[in-house]
Amino acid sequence: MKLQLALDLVNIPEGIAVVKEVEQFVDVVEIGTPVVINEGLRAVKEMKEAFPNLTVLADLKVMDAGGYEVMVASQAGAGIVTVLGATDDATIKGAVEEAKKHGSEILIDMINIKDLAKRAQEVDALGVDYICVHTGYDLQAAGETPFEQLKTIKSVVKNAKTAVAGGIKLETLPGVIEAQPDLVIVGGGITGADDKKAVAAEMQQLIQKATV
Ligand SMILES: O=C([C@H](O)CO)[C@H](O)[C@H](O)COP(=O)(O)O
Repeated sequence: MKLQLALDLVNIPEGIAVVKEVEQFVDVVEIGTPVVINEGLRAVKEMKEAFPNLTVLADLKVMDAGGYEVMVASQAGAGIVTVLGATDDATIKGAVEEAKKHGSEILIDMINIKDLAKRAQEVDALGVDYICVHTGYDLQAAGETPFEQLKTIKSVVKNAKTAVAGGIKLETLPGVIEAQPDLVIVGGGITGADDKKAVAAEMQQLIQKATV
């Protein structure tokens, strides 16, 4: 099980400063969608240059032109690129094919998918690397969580690794870990903490305990 730090509400220097604090406790650094909107793929490139040993995920939430968008993100240094599960299979297939050429991986974000079990099985058959349940900011604000959805995909996904995102905090992490996802994605639960290093360290420790 790996820990991904999601950077959403920062610029590039702020993001690099946060990662410097917690780098020994995280496996993947996500350049969040808002950062890509503000800074472009330069953010992916600069993060990878600053931390060559960390995997950088570009949260592009690709909806079309899968091959092209995965190509440019991979060239910028992304080891993982996100594609929306809500898009058509052709886009996902193009993304998977292009990622293979670059040695990068595709994470399918299942945000706002209504028939989660059915779509998870469909995208699992397309050779994607990760299937991720995700409660976005707007539904988090309405009190929703991704925890039940994680159990759903764990019961149907046979090939891909599973991931979970959406408002995970230190207090809720043990419950998430119980469901044994392959990747736990945490944004505000670390970036919003007064002592980011201590929280990331404790999260990594909980994950290590559950992984061994
Ligand atoms: O993907 C995300 C969101 O849609 C903004 O781009 C976040 O990175 C993801 O939700 C993790 O962040 P937290 O919910 O703050 O843990």
